[in-house]
Amino acid sequence: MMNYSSGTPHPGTDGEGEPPAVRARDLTVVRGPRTVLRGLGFTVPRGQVTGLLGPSGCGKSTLMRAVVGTQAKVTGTLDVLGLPAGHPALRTRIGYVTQAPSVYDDLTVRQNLDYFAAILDPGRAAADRRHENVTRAIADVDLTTHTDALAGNLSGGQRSRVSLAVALLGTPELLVLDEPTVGLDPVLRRDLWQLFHALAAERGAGLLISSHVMDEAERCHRLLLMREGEILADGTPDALRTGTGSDTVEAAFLHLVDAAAAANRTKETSR
Ligand SMILES: Nc1ncnc2c1ncn2[C@@H]1O[C@H](COP(=O)(O)OP(=O)(O)OP(=O)(O)O)[C@@H](O)[C@H]1O
Repeated sequence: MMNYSSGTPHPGTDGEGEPPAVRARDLTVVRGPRTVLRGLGFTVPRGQVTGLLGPSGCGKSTLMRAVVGTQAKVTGTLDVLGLPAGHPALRTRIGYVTQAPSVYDDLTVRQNLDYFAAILDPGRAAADRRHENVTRAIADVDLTTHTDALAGNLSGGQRSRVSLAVALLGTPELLVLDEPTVGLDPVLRRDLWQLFHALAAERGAGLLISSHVMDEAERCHRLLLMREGEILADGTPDALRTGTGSDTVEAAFLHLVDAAAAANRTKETSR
């Protein structure tokens, strides 16, 4: 994607310090015969948890793939930490966890982490730093008691947490997590949300977390509500509830869906 040329100012800063974690303008993605994302504009701030919510198939994973630079046929402007999405310098600054945990079953938890740490931060001189980072990442996801367990012998939720630990290795400035709490029990879900908030508050990371479970929306600082490749609303849970006169984010979402459908009907009948 061509976002800017050398000679233009550093993108996305507005001239007042650090650029946001993500800034999208007119972001469009085509997959096969379908336009899956249609002209989206949004910002993901640093130091906050932004929830990406919407029904299955609305385009959440596609949006995340575009942000981390693995999606083809992306047009518009998409800046990540002030650089065009997919820029090689972003590789060590973004942590990305897909819905399918990517871990080696025949390695232990620590060996998995050691392997990815060696790719991120190679060389003998970095061995102590790698060891520290691996130990911290394992503790972050509460797997210290399973450090020497084979990944193949872990439960589904534990394997997802190994993937999350890999994403935390480089102390990323932006974490992109695709449905990280699916299949986890309520205690683990609560603990992971506490970790997400700590990463935002203490390390200043921006987190973009997708979910189709509306009660998780209440745990986010900001929400992007999506439907059929478009963003229906962008704001704090409070603002969304107040703006739609709803008691919950779920009711706000349904209100916005009905309003969008009514607006479409009006457009069609006036043609
Ligand atoms: N390779 C592909 N070719 C064509 N269309 C695709 C392809 N992959 C996904 N799509 C379509 O793109 C749309 C968005 O898919 P995406 O996976 O981004 O949705 P999602 O909101 O993440 O869904 P879920 O919550 O179920 O994971 C869907 O309608 C899907 O059918």
